[in-house]
Amino acid sequence: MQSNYFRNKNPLDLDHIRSVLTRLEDTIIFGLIERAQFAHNHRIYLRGGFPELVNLGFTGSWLEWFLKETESFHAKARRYTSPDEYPFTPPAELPTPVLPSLAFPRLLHPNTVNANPSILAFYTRSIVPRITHDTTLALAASRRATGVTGDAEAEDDGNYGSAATIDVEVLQAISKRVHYGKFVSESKFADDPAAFIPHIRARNTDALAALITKPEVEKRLLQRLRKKAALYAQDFASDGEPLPEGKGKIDVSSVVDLYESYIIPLTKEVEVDYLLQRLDGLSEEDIERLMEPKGLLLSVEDKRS
Ligand SMILES: O=C(O)C(=O)C[C@]1(C(=O)O)C=C[C@@H](O)C=C1
Repeated sequence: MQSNYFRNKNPLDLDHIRSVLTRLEDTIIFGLIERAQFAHNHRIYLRGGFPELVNLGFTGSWLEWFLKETESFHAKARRYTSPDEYPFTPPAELPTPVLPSLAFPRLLHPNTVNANPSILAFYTRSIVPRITHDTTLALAASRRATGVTGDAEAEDDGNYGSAATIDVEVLQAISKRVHYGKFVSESKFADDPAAFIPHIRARNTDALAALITKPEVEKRLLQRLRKKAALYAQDFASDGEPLPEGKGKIDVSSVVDLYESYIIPLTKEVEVDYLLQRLDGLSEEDIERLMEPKGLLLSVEDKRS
């Protein structure tokens, strides 16, 4: 559950951080493939969708209930003491860990950036309906062929537990990926603080966004993602031969769109929001020292650790 990320010799090395982002692509694609085999089950995302939960005193959605129960257990195992793990449930509602926290190196500047509400909103409103859409179409088509109409079952197959279990896993992976933006941002800032500081002070979010944006990296990521998604979505015959026909386990363009329209933009938002808080609590003297040529930076960073 807790990552090996911090065991690296230099956890703020940008190539190393990007290798973590690349590995998370696999987790996210496989999670989406798993989720796509079930129907949309819209009911699990509605507040009050299950009177049974209301009877238990829980007023959120079925998915929020799954998040809270799962995260409560994981919190006891100190999952959320790790700097790259963010619960969807408000921390005040989670139990304290049964073990003391591990001693993580302090890599990030203290900050309050948390993108989980946005992740939950786009995942439930835009991603789930889209990746389960094909199932709906396929079932509707087969019904048309057999003369049976209506797509109620395609939209709701009753697999509420299975669907929500996978949703929790996908959400946690997307959350980790998006919040890694903080480490990316810290790495870029530490590399050249003087380039960032004037824009942070001027609250110039456009200039900060321009500094952290790497179009070539994004282009390669989307190319790689398309190839990976196509490969993982491939159906195979019983003898292991790839099946040329069929639409595969997931619609590849929805996976690419998820990254292009949501995951990358939100990661960049986290990067910029983190930078906006990067100088909070520092004295003028600290900031001046950060502006000095790089060799001198270490003394300020040493003071923080
Ligand atoms: O790799 C980086 O430099 C990042 O900032 C991460 C990321 C991404 O989300 O994948 C975001 C912005 C950059 O334009 C490129 C990629």
